[in-house]
Amino acid sequence: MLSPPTVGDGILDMDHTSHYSVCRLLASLLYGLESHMDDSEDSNFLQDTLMGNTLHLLIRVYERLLRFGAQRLKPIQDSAECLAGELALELRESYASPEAAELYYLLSKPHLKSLLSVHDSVAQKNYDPELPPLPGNICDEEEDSVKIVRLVKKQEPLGATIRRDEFTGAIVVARVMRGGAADRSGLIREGDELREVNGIPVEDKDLEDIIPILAQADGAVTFKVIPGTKEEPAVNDTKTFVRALFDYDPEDDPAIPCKLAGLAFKRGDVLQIMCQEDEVWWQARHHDTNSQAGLIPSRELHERRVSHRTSSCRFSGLRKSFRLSRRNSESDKQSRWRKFRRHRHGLIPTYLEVVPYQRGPADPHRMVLMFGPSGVGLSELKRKLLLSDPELYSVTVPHTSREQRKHEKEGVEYHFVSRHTFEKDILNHKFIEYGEHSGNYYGTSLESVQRVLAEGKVCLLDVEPQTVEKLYTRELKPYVVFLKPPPIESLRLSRRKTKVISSRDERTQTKTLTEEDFEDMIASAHAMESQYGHLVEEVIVNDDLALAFTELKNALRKIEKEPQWIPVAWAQD
Ligand SMILES: Nc1ncnc2c1ncn2[C@@H]1O[C@H](COP(=O)(O)OP(=O)(O)OP(=O)(O)O)[C@@H](O)[C@H]1O
Repeated sequence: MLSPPTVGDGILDMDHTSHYSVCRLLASLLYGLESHMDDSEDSNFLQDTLMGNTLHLLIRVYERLLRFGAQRLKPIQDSAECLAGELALELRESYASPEAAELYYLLSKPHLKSLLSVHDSVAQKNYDPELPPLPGNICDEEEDSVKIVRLVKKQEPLGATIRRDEFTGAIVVARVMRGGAADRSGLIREGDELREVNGIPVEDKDLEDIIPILAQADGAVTFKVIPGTKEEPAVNDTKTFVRALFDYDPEDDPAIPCKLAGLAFKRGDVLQIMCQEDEVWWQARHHDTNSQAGLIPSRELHERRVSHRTSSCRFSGLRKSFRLSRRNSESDKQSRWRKFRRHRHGLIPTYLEVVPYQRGPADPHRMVLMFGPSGVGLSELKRKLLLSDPELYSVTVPHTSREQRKHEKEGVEYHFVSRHTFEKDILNHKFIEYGEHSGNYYGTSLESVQRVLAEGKVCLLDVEPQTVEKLYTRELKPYVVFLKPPPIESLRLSRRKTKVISSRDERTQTKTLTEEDFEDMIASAHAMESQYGHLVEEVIVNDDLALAFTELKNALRKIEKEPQWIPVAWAQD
């Protein structure tokens, strides 16, 4: 049973009838909800929330604001800054008392001066920037369709690109950047012919000479333009977000219409696409900024560029072991070579449309897919994660067709199946990955991943990079981590005491890593990153093991707590 509500000590003021009514409403709400609560903890929480000081103070503040709004207060005078200045002058001349000296000191403070200046602007309702008077000679008689545009820009680009019309030779506005000064003014349009900037004629100038004039003009800038005839396209304020799947720097792009208008980005950055009217140059900005849009190559342009580049580069130094069996096999190596090369000719990574996603408490965890060159430390990091939180992390149990050994239990080390069953399962596409070693099959089934997810755990799986594409599904929503070796000097240093298992002729031995292993690892990482880097959300360099582990753990903690950008296709029902 709830005790009769007592509203926040001393907060309830019976003079304010509206506050009193709100309190009564909250009290009756509290009583009404009582029958639905079994737990005294819940009812205490509700009582504290609805009857506590915080909510009631907020209601009081809100009411005060409403009252002031209704009173329509008027400023007593609108030149407080000037008055304070005059007073300060008088005080400076006669320091009559310590109080006068203190007042002088207060009035001289820049914060107070700025406050009074803002007060005066509000009092005078003087919000618009002041434009200088129009120059008298600005309109020639024959140019009756001339448009004089004056806008104020503050240390920012104009937000428009220009080009020379190939037929008339005129300088015309090629595009207006979304959110820029020109766009916000609404006065400069695509197709307008530019005649003068701040009284400087531009018709006979080269484009390269006009661009700095536009960039440097600051404050109130006057443009003389002949309005274009192009129809104004309907403004389509897009809210499309994409993840960039390649690096771009306008400084290195000789084809961009204006380097200053370009937007640099790195693979993995999330961009908001602001305009796709131009088939070649889109407008976009980084999703977490409010800046004006910049030019980026359209999907089509980037695809065209990449497909024109020679595709003669070859991969080298592919991993030596199959993850499950950690065995050396020359034929495995050869077939992986072929697979890698086949996969190179897939789709060209450009932009991936993404949406924000926050896992609900009842949803399965995103699976964590890791890849990297053989020997880089995937098993080690997986082992550390499992040890750090066995309640949260888990791994799959692989299948094998080999004989069960005495100490092994079905479903613990492996699922033991006959060779015939394994082959049937291969035909039924049961395996995410499988391989053969010493006459036995080893494989990871999709079902084993689903089992881990159904237990409410994060499934950790390290795979061949080409398998990532197969698992890039709405159901699994993989978070892809690429584990990378450090530069070769650090690799030599950090792995000088490392021993790896090497199994030849069915004998398990340990060996130290050789110079060839290091070179292999680095070359392989390079090839993997250039081909599969676009699928990766987190790159971790495994130099110091403890640091790499902390980095990985923090990244995984973040995906549990913070919203993530996931492909739009994963979010659709
Ligand atoms: N940062 C590191 N510094 C030193 N040794 C490391 C580091 N990371 C991993 N190792 C060691 O390197 C060896 C290989 O690591 P691990 O077995 O985890 O590689 P892997 O990526 O799983 O390779 P494979 O797929 O070939 O088994 C292990 O002995 C491991 O302890």
